[in-house]
Amino acid sequence: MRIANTFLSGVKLITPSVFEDSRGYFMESYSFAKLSQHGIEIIFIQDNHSLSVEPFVIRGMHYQLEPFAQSKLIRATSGEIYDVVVDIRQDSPTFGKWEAFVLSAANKHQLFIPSGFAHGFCTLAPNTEVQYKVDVPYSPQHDRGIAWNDPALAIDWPTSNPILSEKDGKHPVLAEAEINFEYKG
Ligand SMILES: Cc1cn([C@H]2C[C@H](O)[C@@H](COP(=O)(O)OP(=O)(O)O[C@H]3O[C@H](C)C(=O)[C@H](O)[C@H]3O)O2)c(=O)[nH]c1=O
Repeated sequence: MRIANTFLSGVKLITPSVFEDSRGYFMESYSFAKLSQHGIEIIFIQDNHSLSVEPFVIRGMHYQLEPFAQSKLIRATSGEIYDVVVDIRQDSPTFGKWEAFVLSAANKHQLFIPSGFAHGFCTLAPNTEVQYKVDVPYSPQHDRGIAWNDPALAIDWPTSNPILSEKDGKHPVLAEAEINFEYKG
């Protein structure tokens, strides 16, 4: 397993060890022990799984307010996504900055996203399935969003005409969003 730091502090790109043979392959898709050797000592308590049938579905940008802020470990198990994180930790030197990663069933890359980030993705293939672990339960009362097309974020999405949920079509821009995350350095 390789774990790499990324431009936004705390976000890690994980490449699992894949053991291929004539039958196919085997990999440990999650290992608390291996992640904790790299300082990711998060106890995940819920697995999420979404299917997006058509490409260019955008789900995001989502986060939960404290004390229900979630860390996430995300991967695509079918198809491919353009995965985006936005730093919303107030006083962070990269507050409002975004970073994108291509995660796919083919590259098997995973992304660890600590709390303090808004998260979203755009599907790039039909029947894309995304599975991710979270360390805090879903709390609708703490669920918040930021507009995918916020001009101040200027996220460079692969499409300008995505398929959106009704909710995702109504989020405020970052400047008007409710956020409460401390930057812990
Ligand atoms: C997130 C969640 C949702 N739900 C229910 C609530 C709705 O009735 C239904 C669909 O929820 P939503 O439209 O918020 O699903 P997504 O648009 O895929 O949201 C997710 O997409 C982005 C990429 C994320 O990172 C978040 O984990 C999450 O917000 O599932 C639950 O029952 N439990 C949950 O943990």
